[in-house]
Amino acid sequence: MSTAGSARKTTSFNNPPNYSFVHHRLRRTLRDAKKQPIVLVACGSFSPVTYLHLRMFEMAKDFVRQNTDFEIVGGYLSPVSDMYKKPGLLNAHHRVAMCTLAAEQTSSWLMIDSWEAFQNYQRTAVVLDHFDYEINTVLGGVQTEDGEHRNVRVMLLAGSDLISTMSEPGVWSTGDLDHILGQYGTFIIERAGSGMDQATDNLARWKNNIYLIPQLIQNDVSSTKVRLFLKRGLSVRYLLPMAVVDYIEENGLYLDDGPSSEKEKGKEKEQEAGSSKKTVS
Ligand SMILES: Nc1ncnc2c1ncn2[C@@H]1O[C@H](COP(=O)(O)OP(=O)(O)OP(=O)(O)O)[C@@H](O)[C@H]1O
Ligand SMILES: O=C(O)c1ccc[n+]([C@@H]2O[C@H](COP(=O)([O-])O)[C@@H](O)[C@H]2O)c1
Repeated sequence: MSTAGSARKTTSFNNPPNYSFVHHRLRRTLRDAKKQPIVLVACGSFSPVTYLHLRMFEMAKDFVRQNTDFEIVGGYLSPVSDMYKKPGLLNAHHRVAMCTLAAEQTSSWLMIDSWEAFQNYQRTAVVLDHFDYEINTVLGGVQTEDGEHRNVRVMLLAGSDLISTMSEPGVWSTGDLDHILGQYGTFIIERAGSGMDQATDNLARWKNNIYLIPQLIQNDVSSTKVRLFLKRGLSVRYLLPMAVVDYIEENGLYLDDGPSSEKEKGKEKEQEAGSSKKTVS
């Protein structure tokens, strides 16, 4: 894989206090030596984590098995730092706890990495470098059944809304895009209201490293809608894992997520308009 033109890989990392890289579910032996081992990393707010976030990994798993020569050896959710300051972003301590409950109780292969959550904001390119470092440099990658060493390729898993921000001026640096899409690559899950073509039109130069995954069963649950429901005292059961619903109730979360910014108010109004339109039609 060519790295020409890519921003240089970050090789030294500041870890948050008491941090250790979780890898108890990372499969260290490749089942098929002809395949390239990959790890999926989903970056985002996860405020709170929903079944859709978890299903993104299952959709990618099916896609990888049916359409590629990759073999998934692990999957990680990486909740963003509080310093990202997105409206509705609950304290990282709660977001990591909810993601951990969700992964441990509903999946046999997903893990949570709290490296970016518990420190200053880290760009996604640096987060992927951190995974590459922990998995390949510190742990030494994986092995085939015959004991041959293989490096694991880290790949970003994201919804089409996130990828479409990569074409918006001023959001991502060109060097970072080249680093993320040129060196690592990405799986993009179709998201209602955010077209795949629109998401990838300007990313054509990296098209060999971009895998588009249609949602065969459309699910447009969003954390924003969940927060809105909780604020109004509506049930969110069956939208999120039960353990996460219990955690939210026990800790009284999202009852009032503070004064909404104008942007968040706009987003809430859009979501409300969407749901009332659906009710009357
Ligand atoms: N319904 C969805 N379909 C496809 N991808 C999704 C969907 N919801 C979230 N994602 C993806 O999940 C990742 C994490 O997203 P994030 O935590 O921002 O969730 P969100 O539900 O969009 O949150 P919010 O509503 O607070 O903006 C992103 O890559 C995002 O594109
Ligand atoms: O690295 C960047 O330049 C960059 C620019 C925009 C967004 N991101 C990441 O994309 C994720 C967006 O999450 P969200 O909740 O805003 O959809 C979050 O993990 C951010 O760190 C990263």
